[in-house]
Amino acid sequence: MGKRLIAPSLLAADFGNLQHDIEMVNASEADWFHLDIMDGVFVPNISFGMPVVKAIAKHAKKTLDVHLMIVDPDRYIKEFADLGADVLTVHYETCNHLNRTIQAIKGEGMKAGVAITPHTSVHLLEDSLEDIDLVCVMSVNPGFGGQSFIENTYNKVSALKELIEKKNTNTLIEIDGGVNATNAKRLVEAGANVLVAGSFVFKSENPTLTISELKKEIA
Ligand SMILES: O=C(CO)[C@H](O)[C@H](O)COP(=O)(O)O
Ligand SMILES: [Fe+2]
Repeated sequence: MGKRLIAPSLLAADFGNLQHDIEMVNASEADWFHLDIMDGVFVPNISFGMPVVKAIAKHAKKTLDVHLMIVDPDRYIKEFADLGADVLTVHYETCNHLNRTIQAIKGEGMKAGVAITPHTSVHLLEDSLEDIDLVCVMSVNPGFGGQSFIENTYNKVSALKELIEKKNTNTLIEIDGGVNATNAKRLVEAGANVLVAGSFVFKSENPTLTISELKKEIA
């Protein structure tokens, strides 16, 4: 069995009390922090930028998984490395020269992730898989938390898992959007390794327990 991790997305956290929510994740069974950076151009929403990432990094004690939903991400690779990102994920749809971007991320000492929106085929990554540490399969249209999970994601995960096995790479599969206790198990059974969960965790009555519940689902 491959890695099975939970990455709460702080997009759904209480921004007026961010330190409280970060400490909750630190003390929980969660594995990573997922940070969503949106520019209002690639996606129709603006989330938060460098000063907030810096403040999060100061308190977060787990892997920082940064999901860039911004055009021309090459401009900010070094800055995110300096801020403490461990995994830096760019969107396939925003890169003119994907391989160059991946090399630049690794050159800054980070793991390189590539995200694909629901309409982008996993097969487009076939020739780059050996260079990619993580593929983030978006299971909602990027831009907002709290949307419903797109069912076709299971097919995409299975197809991607097959490609990874064929190429024999160590690429992790991450699922982002609408993850909850109902779809988590089926996702890891299809081959997913990292499940991002925003609303399901932070809008629940007891986020710590909800994280434990998700961990149990994927154990
Ligand atoms: O990248 C994202 C949106 O573009 C978020 O990470 C994702 O939506 C998680 O939030 P939720 O679990 O509420 O769907
Ligand atoms: Fe995300």
